[in-house]
Amino acid sequence: MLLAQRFLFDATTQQLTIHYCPLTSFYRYLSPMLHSPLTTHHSQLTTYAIIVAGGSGTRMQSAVPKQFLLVNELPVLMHTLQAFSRSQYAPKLIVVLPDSHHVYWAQLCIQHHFTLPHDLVSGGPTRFHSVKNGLKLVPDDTLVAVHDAVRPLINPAIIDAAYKQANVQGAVVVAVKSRDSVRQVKGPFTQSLLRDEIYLVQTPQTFKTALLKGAYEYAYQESFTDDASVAEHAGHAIHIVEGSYQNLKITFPEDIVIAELLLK
Ligand SMILES: Nc1ccn([C@@H]2O[C@H](COP(=O)(O)OP(=O)(O)OP(=O)(O)O)[C@@H](O)[C@H]2O)c(=O)n1
Ligand SMILES: C[C@](O)(CO)[C@H](O)COP(=O)(O)O
Repeated sequence: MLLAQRFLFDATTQQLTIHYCPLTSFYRYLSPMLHSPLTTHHSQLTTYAIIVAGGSGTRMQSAVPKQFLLVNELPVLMHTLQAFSRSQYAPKLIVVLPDSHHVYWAQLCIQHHFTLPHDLVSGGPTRFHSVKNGLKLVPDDTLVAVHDAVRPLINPAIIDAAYKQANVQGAVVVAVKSRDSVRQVKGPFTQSLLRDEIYLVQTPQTFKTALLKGAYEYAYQESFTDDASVAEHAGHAIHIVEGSYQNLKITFPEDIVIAELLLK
């Protein structure tokens, strides 16, 4: 008999237990969630959001991948999807997860009664490859926002501002000015930089879809740390939408504690 892994998660201890069950009955149970159609919304623009959750969270050093850790009793990824569902643009949601996490995610959705419609796509070895997989589901004549699953504190008003500006300028990133003085190391010397000219880049990063798809045709380079670096490599100007200092990326264990306080 074919067996499926069924992940049971203890919210108190944050421990995972893996059980096995017959594949056929398990998928009958899960299939409405895994294959739910994308919703349609009335808006002049068709918008998509690719929520990348394909990372392994090595810096978090947690047994449970950080996108699934609980913040105020709800997995990080669900907070993020809820924020996008509150956007006035009502984007169609695409979640990128490693294949090995798909069943676990479906189980979490059931456990938390999470019913926001979304499509699931396979993650890749790097963020670049994960985004590229997500883009396959996005039609050319739309706007697409790419957002880290682990930035659950994104404000829907900022998501809206990014879609609005991307529709005019083609390629925009949400970013905040540095609040600290900034120094660049050059060999044995250091040099102060004008901090008013330095922005710290966050997500979402929002684009006319055809522009971003074209940029993602270039071969992967290690310098591609975000979508803007890929679009810039393809020759596009990147514009900035003012972000929020609260839009932190959950990277280290202390970030979970901060996110709990900010999401209250
Ligand atoms: N192969 C990958 C790597 C990263 N990401 C996503 O890109 C976002 C930003 O990456 P980061 O915070 O660096 O996540 P991890 O790679 O999981 O963390 P670490 O670098 O600590 O391993 C995250 O939402 C992560 O899930 C992804 O979709 N696919
Ligand atoms: C995309 C990003 O969150 C923008 O700040 C960042 O580049 C991700 O970097 P990481 O090395 O994957 O944490």
